[in-house]
Amino acid sequence: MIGLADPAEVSSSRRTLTFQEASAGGLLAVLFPYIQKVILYVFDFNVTEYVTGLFDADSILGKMFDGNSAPAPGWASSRLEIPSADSSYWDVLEFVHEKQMKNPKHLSLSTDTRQAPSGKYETFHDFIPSVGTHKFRFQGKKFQIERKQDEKLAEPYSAKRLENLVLTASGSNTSIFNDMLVQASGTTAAEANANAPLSSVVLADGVSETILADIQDFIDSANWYTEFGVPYRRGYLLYGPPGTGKTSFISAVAGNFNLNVCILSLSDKSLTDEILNRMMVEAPEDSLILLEDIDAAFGNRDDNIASGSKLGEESKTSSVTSSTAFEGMNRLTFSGLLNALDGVASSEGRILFMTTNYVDRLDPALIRPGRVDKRQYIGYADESQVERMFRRFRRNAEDDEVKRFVREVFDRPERPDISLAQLQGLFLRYKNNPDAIFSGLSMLYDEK
Ligand SMILES: Nc1ncnc2c1ncn2[C@@H]1O[C@H](COP(=O)(O)OP(=O)(O)OP(=O)(O)O)[C@@H](O)[C@H]1O
Repeated sequence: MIGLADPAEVSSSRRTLTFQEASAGGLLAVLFPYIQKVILYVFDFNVTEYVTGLFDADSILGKMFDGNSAPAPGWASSRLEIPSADSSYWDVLEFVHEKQMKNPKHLSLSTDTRQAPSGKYETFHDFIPSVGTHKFRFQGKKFQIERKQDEKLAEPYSAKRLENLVLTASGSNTSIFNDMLVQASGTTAAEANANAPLSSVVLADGVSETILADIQDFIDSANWYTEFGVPYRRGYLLYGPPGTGKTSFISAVAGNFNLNVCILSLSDKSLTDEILNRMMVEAPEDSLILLEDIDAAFGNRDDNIASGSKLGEESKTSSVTSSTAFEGMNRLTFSGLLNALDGVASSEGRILFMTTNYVDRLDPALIRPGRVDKRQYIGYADESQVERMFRRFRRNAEDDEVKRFVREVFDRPERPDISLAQLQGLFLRYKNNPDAIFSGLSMLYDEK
């Protein structure tokens, strides 16, 4: 049964301090800050923080020891400034938010893209600490983080304007910042891409070699670009029907040149100018950028004409005019895309690939030289590709069998086009029963 304690018991459980004990305690309280300072100076060890770190910040004891969480003035402290142009800026903000989760105070919404291990960027909505001062603990130490706006850094079209973070940690050991940055970036950093090898992508004869040679030439020509003052970038457009290997090839190219691949689909309805721009700015060095479905964001020529914008005009003032834009579902604008492609933010040495299934829908301004330097059609399977696919999946096949398969595919009166993705699906379906693949081929046509 729960009841009030007898006052007599309460008072009897208390100990009365003797005068000597009280004055010793008072003396200790007076001397404690100095003792702490000496220990901190000699051993770089912060007694209060050590004790504080033993308790949860929200517990009574944690609050008792914590006092003001900010490193006290006069104490040894270390500062780290992170401008918002730095790639770890958002990681740190998100990390601080996670640390503060128990007691969120001033948060702001951040819509961001993050890279999945596949290289694909996906949109996330996060709460992050808003502009102002925030406190948190890391490895038992007190941190103060000040997120402040910096008008001096303002830059049009740059997501990296306006702000910087000032981190202050008590103690003089700056390696804790390093630990924090490693942990912060670990929460959001993309893993290295496991790209399929180039040999696994079967394109029409010579296509792969031509593009690889072009990229190699670009990589070798950095001095030429500098000498003639030409922006050191190269853009490629791969166009053609779905499932013909455009994305797979680009990923394999990135692997071949040891580049990260950053993939952004323009059919993603939550994509905005700012996110696109930020991705272009924040893409790690040594990245190949892939903008997929480049037609998806902007409707077709008729849409543009209907809305009064002049197609083909080399202007960044035309805005997105597709029906989706009118419905307010898409906040990416044509001018935003062009600015992201060739604005100040675009890093030097950038290799950009764009893909589309509908090349005739593209605004000529988007694919003019400088933005797209090389175009390549990637089509349905031809005889050589079917043969190579067959040999790839049926390694021990006799030549006769290979020839027979190719003829089965092509010698049909009403032969529909077949994509490499469909062929791959066929081999997958008959992986345990390879001899039945010929009958499966008929089914493939029936499905069309
Ligand atoms: N040329 C090819 N060689 C080998 N595999 C291919 C080829 N084309 C497609 N595939 C296979 O089909 C699947 C889809 O291919 P991928 O996404 O590269 O096609 P895509 O041309 O980019 O299609 P979309 O235009 O729809 O984006 C992949 O899993 C890939 O393995």
